[in-house]
Amino acid sequence: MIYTVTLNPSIDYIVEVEDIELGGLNRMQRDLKLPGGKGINVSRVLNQLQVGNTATGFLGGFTGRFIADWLAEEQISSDFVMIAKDTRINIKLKSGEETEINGAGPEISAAEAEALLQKVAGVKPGDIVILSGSVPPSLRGDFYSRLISVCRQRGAEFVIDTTGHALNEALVQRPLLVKPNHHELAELFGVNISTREEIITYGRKLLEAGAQHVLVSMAGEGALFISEQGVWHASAPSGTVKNSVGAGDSMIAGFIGTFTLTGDPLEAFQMGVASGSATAFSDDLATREYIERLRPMIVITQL
Ligand SMILES: Nc1ncnc2c1ncn2[C@@H]1O[C@H](COP(=O)(O)OP(=O)(O)O)[C@@H](O)[C@H]1O
Ligand SMILES: O=P(O)(O)OC[C@H]1O[C@](O)(COP(=O)(O)O)[C@@H](O)[C@@H]1O
Repeated sequence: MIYTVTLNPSIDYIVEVEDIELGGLNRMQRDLKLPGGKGINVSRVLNQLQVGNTATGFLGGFTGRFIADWLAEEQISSDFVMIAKDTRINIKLKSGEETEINGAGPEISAAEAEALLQKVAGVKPGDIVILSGSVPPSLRGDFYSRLISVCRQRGAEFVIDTTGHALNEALVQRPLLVKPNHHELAELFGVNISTREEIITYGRKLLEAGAQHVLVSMAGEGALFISEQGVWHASAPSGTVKNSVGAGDSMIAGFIGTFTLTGDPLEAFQMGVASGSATAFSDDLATREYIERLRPMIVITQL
């Protein structure tokens, strides 16, 4: 079974304003409310790919109910800890370019945190737990570490998509996959990265630190896949970007969904890039049909 864990879900409120005027009254041309949070996005794309999975994490209040209802409507299995406070709302402002304003996240009580650890302790050998996104500030800094230790003790694999210290700490526990984008990779090592060679150098460091597979996404420039077997580049197809929110999460879903079915990392890589791009070219997340249409356009080259 695949589980996704979203510690900090969100309603993604996507707002389009032509030529925003800061300090003035602006009117929206279009707006859209979508369930968000990285693990929830992964679950929704896995579901499109007909890969069974259960979404867990924390949900609360009217915003939490919106997300729970949406997942139920899409027939995605979910098993969240219901919390007292409201799940956050993240604003994705489109006015020429995309500006994101993400909430910090609600307070999680010690009992609520404990309840999630208990749920995750139910995983079994062979399960894959995908841990994605930010950690609400009220949770202890080592919360991901604790979840990962529980997964490892139970014989489950894990994937982690987060940044900074939590990602660094996770590497020694041998994640099946990590997927920073090239900006996050540079930030992680406190360097400026401007060439593909530099991305490969720092991507390899993640492998040396313990990751089993490394994907570095580069938006319209495609992605790099780095494993013990070598380094590959995948092109991204060209198209009109409608909403790149969730492109990285879609890539993780495409990769893991295919890898668990076929065990072939390059096929998984191709599917990951197709899923990311299909999301970037859609208002909501990618559909299976769109992913399948883009898949043959992704050219993979060994470097
Ligand atoms: N402008 C784009 N054109 C084509 N594909 C894109 C574009 N933006 C994102 N993608 C696809 O989605 C993947 C992940 O996007 P990226 O923006 O790098 O991740 P994240 O959302 O984590 O920042 C890319 O590797 C690519 O396949
Ligand atoms: O937990 P964080 O880091 O605040 O990110 C949450 C945001 O990331 C998203 O999951 C999108 O992530 P990606 O664009 O990296 O795939 C949004 O749905 C959500 O608003």
